[in-house]
Amino acid sequence: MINKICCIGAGYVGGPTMAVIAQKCPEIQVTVVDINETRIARWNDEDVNNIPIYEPGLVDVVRETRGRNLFFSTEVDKAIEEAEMIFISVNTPTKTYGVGKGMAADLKYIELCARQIARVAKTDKIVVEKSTLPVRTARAIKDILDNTGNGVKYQILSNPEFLAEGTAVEDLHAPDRVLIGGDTQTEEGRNAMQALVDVYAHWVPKGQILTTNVWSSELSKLTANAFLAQRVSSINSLSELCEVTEADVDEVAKAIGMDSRIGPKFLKSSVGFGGSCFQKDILNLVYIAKSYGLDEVADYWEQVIIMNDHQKARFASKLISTLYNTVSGKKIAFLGWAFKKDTNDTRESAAIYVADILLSEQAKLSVYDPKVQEHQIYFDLDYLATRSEEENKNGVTVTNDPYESCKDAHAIAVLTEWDEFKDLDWQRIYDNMLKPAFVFDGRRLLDGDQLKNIGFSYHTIGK
Ligand SMILES: NC(=O)C1=CN([C@@H]2O[C@H](COP(=O)(O)OP(=O)(O)OC[C@H]3O[C@@H](n4cnc5c(N)ncnc54)[C@H](O)[C@@H]3O)[C@@H](O)[C@H]2O)C=CC1
Ligand SMILES: O=C(O)[C@H]1O[C@H](OP(=O)(O)OP(=O)(O)OC[C@H]2O[C@@H](n3ccc(=O)[nH]c3=O)[C@H](O)[C@@H]2O)[C@H](O)[C@@H](O)[C@@H]1O
Repeated sequence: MINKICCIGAGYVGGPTMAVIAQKCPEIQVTVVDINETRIARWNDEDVNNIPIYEPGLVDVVRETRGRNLFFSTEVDKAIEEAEMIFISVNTPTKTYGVGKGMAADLKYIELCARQIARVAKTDKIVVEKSTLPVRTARAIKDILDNTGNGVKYQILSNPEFLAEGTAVEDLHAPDRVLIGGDTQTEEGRNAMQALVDVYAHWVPKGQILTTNVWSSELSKLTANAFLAQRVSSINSLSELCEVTEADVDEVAKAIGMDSRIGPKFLKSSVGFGGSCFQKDILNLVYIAKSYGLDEVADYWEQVIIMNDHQKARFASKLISTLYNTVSGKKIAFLGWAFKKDTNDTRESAAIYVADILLSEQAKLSVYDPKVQEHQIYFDLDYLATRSEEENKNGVTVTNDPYESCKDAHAIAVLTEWDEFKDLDWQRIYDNMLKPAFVFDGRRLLDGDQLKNIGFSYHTIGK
């Protein structure tokens, strides 16, 4: 029986996941710790609406559990010491230096956690990999714990998270499956797995809790993301073919999706997938395959990224060529900056890359996103280091009013599929734009016929 859980990392995964565990297991005390003091302060903000992550339904779960059996703290050592089960949910970004730069996962934060656990723990612990990790990372974690620890016993489990942002709470409440990998060969290993099964069994039907060996579990997470991203790149590759053949990519997607072997989900053509994980995890898979000398496997999966980069670039190129081959000095309105709707997360958002190309062509951008804050938009552009911070400031304005954003614009680019964009007063927008008024719908979100009737020159993906 687990009484106390600690989770290291209070981010998009650690926060919501632990909030739901606390909600469903009221007898377990759950403490989420992070070194980022600002983030923890926001999780503890008196006004629950100020928690650092926007996810539909999350505020309600936090309101119910915070202070009851869910706690947020910067006291990492204390939480580690007290807990019987420790989740590691820290970031595992793509390496930006040294061997594997631009491809391999940077495991320095994971290693720091392992070393901290080893230093602090005085009683046996179950350590759960919640972060997405390269296959065989559990071996490294175990080595560190066993060789630098205080002689206490550790069991390492892999329990990858499959939630998607924007639907995190829904996904956590009713997951398709929960995957738990562990040492199936020993009794201690099986007991540890059972302890985690018992946590999830509070609300997840037993048949949906899958136990495997630890390597299968680690690899399944990378594989799931690779398969999902591959579907998006596959349909996006065909969107380009649709544009030159008068086929309609949504009609093609519907036609193939009705085949039960293919299925209808994840076939929405777009300006390209974003998010913190698809690209990072595929690059990681490619790197792992290469490191085992499996070049054909690596090349196969790398193509998913190549196609995604192409989709973002060609969206920008089409906008430029349609605007008579120049956007220099022209105001372009961006509707949306987040990588998908219902999240304030902008990591790897297609909007950033499209903006970067247009700024290099001297466009003047005016961005509106209902949940993304101004400083984040400048941060994302500055992070690319294509131009100076001052140049980004000069090239981009951020507004909190979509009508203001579109006023006097030559063109509008829809980069995120926020529902509210469908309900804007498009006649009013049209009246206040320069003519011809162009709309480039990177999400196939808007009613193209309605916009054309108003007078817009409407362009979308895959049609
Ligand atoms: N964002 C998502 O939707 C999903 C992410 N994942 C995986 O989950 C992991 C975490 O992702 P996110 O939550 O998005 O990252 P995040 O960047 O939002 O959160 C990670 C947190 O860990 C903290 N941290 C780093 N090192 C620490 C240390 N030594 N001690 C205490 N805190 C530390 C950071 O300050 C940060 O707040 C990644 O491996 C990611 O691939 C998996 C499924 C979904
Ligand atoms: O490991 C992770 O981080 C998570 O990555 C994705 O979740 P997420 O990135 O939050 O969001 P998705 O809904 O998968 O969307 C990813 C990107 O693909 C795009 N997308 C998705 C589906 C589609 O049909 N078309 C499309 O362009 C979205 O707009 C978005 O930019 C997976 O769906 C989760 O299962 C996984 O846990």
